[in-house]
Amino acid sequence: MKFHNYLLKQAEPILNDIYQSSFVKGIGFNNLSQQQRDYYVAQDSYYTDEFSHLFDLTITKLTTEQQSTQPQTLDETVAHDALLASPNMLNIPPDDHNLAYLDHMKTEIMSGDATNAMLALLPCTESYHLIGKRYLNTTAHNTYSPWLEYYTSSAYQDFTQWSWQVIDAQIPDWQKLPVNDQKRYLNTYLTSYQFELSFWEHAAQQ
Ligand SMILES: Cc1ncc(CN)c(N)n1
Repeated sequence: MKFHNYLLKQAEPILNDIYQSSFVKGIGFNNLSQQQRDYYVAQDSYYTDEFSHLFDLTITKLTTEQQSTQPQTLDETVAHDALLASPNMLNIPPDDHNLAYLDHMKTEIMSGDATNAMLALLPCTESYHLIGKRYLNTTAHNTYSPWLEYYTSSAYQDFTQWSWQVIDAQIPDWQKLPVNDQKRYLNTYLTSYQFELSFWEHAAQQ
């Protein structure tokens, strides 16, 4: 089993909660209010802007070969547009859970090694791809299909696969990691997953 598969197995309970969270099901089953979409798109527009800076920081920690194989960076505007937010979203400031998530990633990128940095970002990348695969084509005439299509597109899939490959290449023998390193990596990764779940739950509560 590769390192990313082992990690994903540890995240399975949180990922299942994400799949069952009412906003994610709302995307899959075409059932979201305007208020929920405005809130989510406002939060996520802020998040994705900040994420691209965090990704640039992480890239500097990778080898030149890893850097050179990095697929084109993604512009998630298409996914945001698919949720049809109203101009009211412009009045919604970034919420505390969002800022805390970004803060967690920044701390782990700055204070840890390249693997730790990649693991802080991985739940963001992989969970959206997995949500897309899970809910694509579950509902006929789904208004939000373009959102699901974006996160299952070959560009997004390439980006997810590249992240997995980098992590697996960095830690080819994860069973032999010192216990403290294993704990730190797992904690970094699962904390990001908890923040992903919280992001969805806050959007559903609007
Ligand atoms: C909070 C969050 N996590 C992940 C993604 C997908 N890159 C996103 N757009 N927003």
